[in-house]
Amino acid sequence: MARQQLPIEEETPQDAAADNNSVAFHDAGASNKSKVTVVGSGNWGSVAAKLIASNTLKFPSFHDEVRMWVFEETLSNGEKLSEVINQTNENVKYLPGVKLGKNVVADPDLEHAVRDANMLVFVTPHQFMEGICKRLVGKIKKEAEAISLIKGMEVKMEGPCMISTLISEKLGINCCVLMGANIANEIAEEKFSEATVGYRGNKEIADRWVELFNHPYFIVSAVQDVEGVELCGTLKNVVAIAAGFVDGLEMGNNTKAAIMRIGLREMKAFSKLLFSSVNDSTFFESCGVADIITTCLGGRNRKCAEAFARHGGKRTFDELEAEMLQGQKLQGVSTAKEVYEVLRHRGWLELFPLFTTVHEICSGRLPPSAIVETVK
Ligand SMILES: NC(=O)c1ccc[n+]([C@@H]2O[C@H](COP(=O)([O-])OP(=O)(O)OC[C@H]3O[C@@H](n4cnc5c(N)ncnc54)[C@H](O)[C@@H]3O)[C@@H](O)[C@H]2O)c1
Ligand SMILES: O=P(O)(O)OC[C@H](O)CO
Repeated sequence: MARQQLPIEEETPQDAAADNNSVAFHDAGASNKSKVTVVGSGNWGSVAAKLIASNTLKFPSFHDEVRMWVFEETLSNGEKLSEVINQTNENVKYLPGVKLGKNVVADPDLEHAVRDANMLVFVTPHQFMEGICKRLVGKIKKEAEAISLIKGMEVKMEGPCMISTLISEKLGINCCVLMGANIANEIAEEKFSEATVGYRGNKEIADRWVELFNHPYFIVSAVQDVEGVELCGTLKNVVAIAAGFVDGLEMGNNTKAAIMRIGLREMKAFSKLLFSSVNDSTFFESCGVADIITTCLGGRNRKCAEAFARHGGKRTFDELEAEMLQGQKLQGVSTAKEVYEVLRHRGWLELFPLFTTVHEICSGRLPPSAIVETVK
């Protein structure tokens, strides 16, 4: 089907910057097209915007433009990050060296960024989502659909709350999830990987998300198990911390494999205790076993936990995160604490020695070497 596109090749960076808050959609009959906004612009947020932006140009049912909300910051040279992204088409802080696509428009105004969106992609570190949701109440389209790429959870007085549930409940919209073995920098280089969309109810909506994300180098499949997929993505970060301790202690591959296996078993048991609907088969999707493997081999949680163990627990994770990740955020340490709260509250601590021990090491109550002692 013939379609009109934004004249993006002719556009200069200055034009793009000037157009920032008022990009005209040149598409005729644009009203039936879905507008996509990415809420978040960190390492994975930027790669997600790149993936999506290449597909919105390809498929006529989406608006070409992808708006990306940027938590504004001033760079060391005094420039604003959002302005630099719009001038260079690159997130110079969180994804340097990678062009996002000229149809990605960075927008530092959260309310403005989401106002016209039919499809909202949430991808910030999980600790910021409660505040973001509060700011978005009443600011989004009622019929908007959401997807969360966020690996993490909140713990409330009444119990654990997955981020997709937080989004659904606070904003009154449906929310799917996308998780998987997805180290962002590798996907930015267009190296092959897979991902899993978790949905409940309407398969057509899941198919729409698959269409938005799927690429020859990024194969997305959908399963009807939001909780299972999201808990896989969330809990694997705790296992990654354990794997990093093993690396820091130079205990070798067999020990690391054992930790990964025990971790996966605890992930499954914890998920099923929280939600009896969680499917065993979900753990064999990209969001399950594949994410455990990649995150325990090459993720940021693993890397910082290795450094923590090498320093004998004498440097804090906050210090190591700031020093090693230049603004990117770990999710595993806070998730370990959140999981621990749930386990303690429900009297399940002894059922989950690996999860329990990870938090006790992170909080300085046990030495890193306890990671293998307690799971034997
Ligand atoms: N990076 C990856 O390889 C990867 C892959 C898959 C999933 N994820 C998940 O995606 C989520 C987002 O990760 P990421 O890599 O895009 O982020 P990141 O780790 O790069 O975090 C930095 C982002 O946090 C923002 N930020 C800092 N302070 C903030 C505040 N007060 N309020 C709002 N935002 C603030 C920064 O502006 C920046 O955009 C996480 O849950 C992560 O686990 C990450
Ligand atoms: O770098 P990490 O440890 O946050 O992990 C990144 C992704 O979640 C891997 O799928």
